[in-house]
Amino acid sequence: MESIPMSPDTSSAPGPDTAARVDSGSVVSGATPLTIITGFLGAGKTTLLNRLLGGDHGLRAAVLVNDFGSINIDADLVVGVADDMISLANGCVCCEIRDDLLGAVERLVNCATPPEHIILEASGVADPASIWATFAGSQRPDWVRLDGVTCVVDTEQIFEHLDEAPDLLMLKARQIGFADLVVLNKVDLAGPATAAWVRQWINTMMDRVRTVEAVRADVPLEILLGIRCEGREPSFEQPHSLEQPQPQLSHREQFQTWTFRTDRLFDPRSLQEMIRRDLPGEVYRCKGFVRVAGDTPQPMLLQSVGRRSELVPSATKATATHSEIVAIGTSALDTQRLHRLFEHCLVAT
Ligand SMILES: Nc1nc2c(ncn2[C@@H]2O[C@H](COP(=O)(O)OP(=O)(O)OP(=O)(O)O)[C@@H](O)[C@H]2O)c(=O)[nH]1
Repeated sequence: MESIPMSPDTSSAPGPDTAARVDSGSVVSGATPLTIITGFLGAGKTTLLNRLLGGDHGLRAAVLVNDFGSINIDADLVVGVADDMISLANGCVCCEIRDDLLGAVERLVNCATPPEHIILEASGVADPASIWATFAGSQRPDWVRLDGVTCVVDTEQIFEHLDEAPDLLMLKARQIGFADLVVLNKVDLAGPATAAWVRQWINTMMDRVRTVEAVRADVPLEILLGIRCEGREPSFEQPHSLEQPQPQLSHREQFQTWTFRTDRLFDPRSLQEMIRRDLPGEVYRCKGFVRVAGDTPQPMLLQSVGRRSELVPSATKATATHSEIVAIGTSALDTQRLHRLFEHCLVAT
């Protein structure tokens, strides 16, 4: 595994002549534009997707949502496209369920009223180059053309978890390196100085990556859609160090998901306190719908990224008979400990 500099030391910056061009194939007229949203777990991809879908662009967009876990929580978080959304769960679209991805796109482009644009929210562990290779290597590459790849970065937590999993930085760098646009998200949490540092780190590592800072993925739609509609050659520029395909490790071997289900009610305070204080560093992300004790009959949406968590009334789920939380982390998750930690946050019956 090649190392990636963690400081913006410009002496290691690749020059323009080291940038490799990876051709995505020629533009085929009539092909449906595809926008890929990539970025690590919890960076803000669904937040960006919802902004895109709620935007005033007039496009009839279909959405493909891929969650790594066995339950596609994201599909419940996407607003307003019930009939035009396909949920791809239980595997990562870049390696494990590539055929499902192709099948889903085939159904979309061949349906009675095909979408004008397809947006794919990749799983947080996906390598976008491998996703695009699926289309480029398929029998029917003319179904879709790549409109753009946007990578959402959690600016505050980009360097988290590197002690437990140093390879994560390579994955994040590959996601950034393949993107046409990098959204440096969560600047409200990171602060301007960290944002400037991360931007400089990216510029040091990669040439000509466009970055934009954002809070809650609030970026102008014009810079997200139609990136390749201007007759520009579709090509990707990546630093030499990222040019090689990922080692053929399935994400199942690198990352693990674990699900907690219960009919009992959570104590909301204990749950958030446990995540802040006790959740092991091997857990990158938790999300799910939970039923809590108290006056809130509606299910609550739990989201945690590292030690930060949000617990808010669900905007999309009116009822739930039980709580369901998915955790994603390293392949060394201590699931018994996790079970004990979450169980400890339930109210006594
Ligand atoms: N404070 C703050 N929170 C944010 C921002 N953007 C997103 N969030 C929160 O971060 C959490 C994760 O956001 P998502 O949009 O679900 O992230 P994601 O990349 O889709 O997550 P995965 O699909 O699990 O990889 C949620 O609780 C969001 O409300 C931001 O700019 N600032």
